[in-house]
Amino acid sequence: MGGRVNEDLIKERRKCTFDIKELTHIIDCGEENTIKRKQIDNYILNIKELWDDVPEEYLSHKERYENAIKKAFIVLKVLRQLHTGNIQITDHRTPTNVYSIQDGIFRNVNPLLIHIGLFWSTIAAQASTEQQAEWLQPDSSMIGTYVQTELGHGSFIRGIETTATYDSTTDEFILHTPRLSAYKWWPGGLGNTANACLVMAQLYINGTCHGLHIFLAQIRDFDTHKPLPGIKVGEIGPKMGFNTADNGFLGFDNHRIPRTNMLMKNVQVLRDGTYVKPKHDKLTYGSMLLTRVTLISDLAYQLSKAATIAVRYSAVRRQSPIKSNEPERQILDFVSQQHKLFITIASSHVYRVVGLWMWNSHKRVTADIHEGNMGQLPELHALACCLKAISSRDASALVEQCRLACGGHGYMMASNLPQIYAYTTAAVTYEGEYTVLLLQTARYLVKFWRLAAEHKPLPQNFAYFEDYIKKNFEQWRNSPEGIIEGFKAIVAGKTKAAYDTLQCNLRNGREFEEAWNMASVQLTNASEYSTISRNDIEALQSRYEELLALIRPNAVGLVDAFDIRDEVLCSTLGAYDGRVYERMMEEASKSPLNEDVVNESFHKYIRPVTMKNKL
Ligand SMILES: CCCCCCCC/C=C\CCCC(=O)SCCNC(=O)CCNC(=O)[C@H](O)C(C)(C)COP(=O)(O)OP(=O)(O)OC[C@H]1O[C@@H](n2cnc3c(N)ncnc32)[C@H](O)[C@@H]1OP(=O)(O)O
Ligand SMILES: Cc1cc2nc3c(=O)[nH]c(=O)nc-3n(C[C@H](O)[C@H](O)[C@H](O)COP(=O)(O)OP(=O)(O)OC[C@H]3O[C@@H](n4cnc5c(N)ncnc54)[C@H](O)[C@@H]3O)c2cc1C
Repeated sequence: MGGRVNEDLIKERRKCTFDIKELTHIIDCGEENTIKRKQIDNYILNIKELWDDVPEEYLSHKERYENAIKKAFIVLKVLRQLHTGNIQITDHRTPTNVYSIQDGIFRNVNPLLIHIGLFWSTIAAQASTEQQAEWLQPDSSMIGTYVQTELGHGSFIRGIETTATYDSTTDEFILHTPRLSAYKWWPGGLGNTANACLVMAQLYINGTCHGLHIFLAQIRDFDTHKPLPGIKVGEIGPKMGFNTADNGFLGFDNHRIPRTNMLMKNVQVLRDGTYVKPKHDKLTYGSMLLTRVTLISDLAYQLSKAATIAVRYSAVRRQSPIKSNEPERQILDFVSQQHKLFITIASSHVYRVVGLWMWNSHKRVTADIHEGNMGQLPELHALACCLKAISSRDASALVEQCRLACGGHGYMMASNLPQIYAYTTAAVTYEGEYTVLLLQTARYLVKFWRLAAEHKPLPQNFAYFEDYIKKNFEQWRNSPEGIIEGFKAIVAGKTKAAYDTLQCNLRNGREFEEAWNMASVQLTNASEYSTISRNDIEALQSRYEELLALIRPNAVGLVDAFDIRDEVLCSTLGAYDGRVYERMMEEASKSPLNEDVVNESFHKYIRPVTMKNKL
C-alpha cells in the first residue's frame, strides 16, 4: 500500500535518542546476522504465490489447511534449495527454530512445524548413527510428526497406554492401541499431512514392561498417501488457534515395524530381545527438554510482534486531551498506557537473552551427556521447566494486554493480535502444562532445601538457602545486586514455606505423594517473602514512573529496532507507515459480506417478516 507515513510516527522517529540499527544488530547477535536475515526475508517474502488474495479468516477449515499446505511446500522447496546451496536457514534468535517469517506467510501455523521442529530434531538427537544416515536424507519422502500425547494422558506420560511389543520370531515390534483412551491425540501435522511419525510407546519384551521408548512408524503409503493397513488416522477438528496445524489422532491395530525402527542411540533392543538400558532413564524425554528451551526465544519473538503493533498504534491513535484546552493526545502519552506497553518491550528483551543463554547451556549439557556425564541434566531440566512455564504465561498475558491496549481495534482479526494471542497461549499448555512444569522445578528446589534444613553441604548455586536460614540476607538495596538478593530471599522463603507444609503433612501421617499434592498451591505460588519494606516499595514506584517518562520518547524507536517486516506483522494497526485507518478500511472491503449491496438473506428471511402485513 503506497502513501505517506503518518506524521506522528515521523515525529516519534525524529526524537529517538539512540541508534536503532545498533540495537537491531544487538538483537540479531551481530550485524552479519542482520544482513543475512534480511537477505533471506527478501528472498522468501518476494515469492508471490505465498500471498493470499482472500484473508485467511474468510476460508473454511478445509480451505485454510489446503492453502497452508500449498505454502508449506513452496517454503520447503525453497529451504531445500538454500540447504543444497549450503546457505544456513535456521534463525539465529532461536537457533533450531523454524524461520520466524513463516508467522507472516501462514498468518497461523505451518502444518510442517512439527516435521521440521520436532521430527527431524528427535531423530538427530536420539537415533543411532546408522539410523540417522538412513532417515535424515535431505530428499527423504518422509513427512513426519512427534506422536506422544493420547486422549487419556498428556501430562502424566508414564500413563501412556500405546504398546510396542517385541516379536523375536519376526524381529519386529507390534504397535497397538489397546483402548479408546490410548488413541494418540494432538500431534501437529498428523491429521492429513504426515506419512510417518515418531511414536512414544510402552516397550514390552517377553512380558516385561521397560517403560517409554520412541519408534519410527510409517503410517501412510509414500506414493498414494493412503493410510497403511492397521492404521486409523484423522484430524481432530477446529481449535482456538493452530487451525492450519492439522493436529491429528492415530490408532494402531497390531501394526508391525522392524526392530531397527526403535530409536537406538541411547538404548537398544538386540536381535535376541536383550534390553540394553540407557545411561539415564529420562534421555527419552530429551525432545521435550529441547523444545522447552527453544520456546523461550520463540515467545520473546511473539512479544516483540505484539509490542510493535501496540506501540506504533498508540503513537498514531489520538483520543481525548489531557488538559481540556489542549488538542487530543496520542494515547501513548497516557502513563497508564506506557505502563501496559513498555513492560512488553522489556519482557521481550529479557526472554530473548534468557532464551539464548538456555540454548547455549543446552548445547553445553548435551555435549557433556555425549561424553557420559549426566551431572548437569537435572538442573537444566528444572530451569527449562520453570522458564518455559513462566515465559509462556507472561507472553500470553502481555500479548493480551497489548490487544486490550489497542481498544476495540485490537479485537479485529486484522490487527493480528488475536492470532498472536491464540498462538502464544497454546504454549502455556503444550510441551508440558504450566502447573505441571512448575511442580517439576519445585521438586528440584525442595530437594536442596531439605539438604539446607538438615545442614548438609549445598552446591554453590544454592548457598543462598543457607544464607536465608542463617538470616544472612542484607536489607533491601535498589541496585541490580540488591534486586537479585531480593529475589533469592523470595525463592528461599517460598521454598521453606512449601517444605514446612510438606513436613507438617507428613508428620500428620500423610504419604509423601499426598502430602506433596496438599502443598502444591504453595509449591507453585509466589509468597511475599522479601527484604523489602513499604518505603522501598514507594521509592521503587516513583522510580518506575520516572523510567516510563524516560522511555516514552524512544518507544517507537525501541519497537522499530525489532525490525519486523509488515508482511510478518500482518497488522492493520502496526504497519511501519502507521496508516491505520486506511488499512482498516481496505481490509473491511475484503469482507464477503460487502460483495452484494443487499445480501440475499434480506429477501429470504428479513423482508418476509418485516414487510409481512404491508405486501
Ligand atoms: C526444537 C524446535 C521446536 C520448535 C517447535 C516449537 C513449537 C511447537 C508447537 C507445538 C509442539 C507441541 C508438542 C508437544 O506438546 S509434545 C508433548 C509434550 N508433552 C509433555 O511435555 C508432557 C509433560 N510431562 C512430562 O514431561 C512428564 O510426564 C513429567 C511431568 C516430567 C513427569 O515425568 P515422570 O513421571 O516420568 O517423572 P517424575 O515426575 O517421576 O520424575 C522422575 C525424575 O525425572 C526427572 N525428569 C523428568 N523429566 C525430565 C527431563 N525431560 N529431563 C531430565 N530429567 C527429567 C525429574 O526431575 C525427576 O528427577 P528426580 O531426581 O527428582 O527423581
Ligand atoms: C496446540 C497444541 C499442540 C500440541 N501438539 C502436540 C504434538 O505435536 N504432539 C503431542 O504429542 N502432543 C501435542 N499436544 C498435547 C500437549 O502436549 C498436552 O495437551 C499437554 O502436555 C497437556 O497435557 P493434558 O492435555 O493431558 O493436560 P492435563 O494434564 O489433563 O491438564 C489438565 C489440568 O490438570 C492439571 N494437572 C495435571 N496433572 C497434574 C499434576 N500432577 N499436578 C497438578 N496438576 C495437574 C493441569 O495443571 C491442568 O490444570 C499439543 C497440545 C496443544 C494444545
